[in-house]
Amino acid sequence: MPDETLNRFRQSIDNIDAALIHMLAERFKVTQAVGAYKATHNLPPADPTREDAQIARLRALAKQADLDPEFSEKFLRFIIDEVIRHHERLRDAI
Ligand SMILES: O=C(O)C(=O)C[C@]1(C(=O)O)C=C[C@@H](O)C=C1
Repeated sequence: MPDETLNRFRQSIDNIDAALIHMLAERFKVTQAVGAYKATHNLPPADPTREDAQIARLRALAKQADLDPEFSEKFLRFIIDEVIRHHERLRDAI
């Protein structure tokens, strides 16, 4: 038997998941350009000072939005670690 309420929730979840994928795709497009820039200008793949600032900012935003700051930090850490791997690959390809 179709559950209309559950279906409506799930449609909304599907829209949000699609938005997340599109936002991540845009973010990785920009970070690929950053990685190419860093590789050609001899800049290190990782910038821990910048990361600390990003994490502090995101934790504050998460608190305001009633989202778990620990989860937010882990999520950003996961993305940044992948970006750094991409940067290293670009650097090593030169
Ligand atoms: O801002 C940079 O320098 C980047 O390379 C981007 C980025 C990020 O994904 O936000 C990734 C690696 C750095 O350690 C810091 C930030």
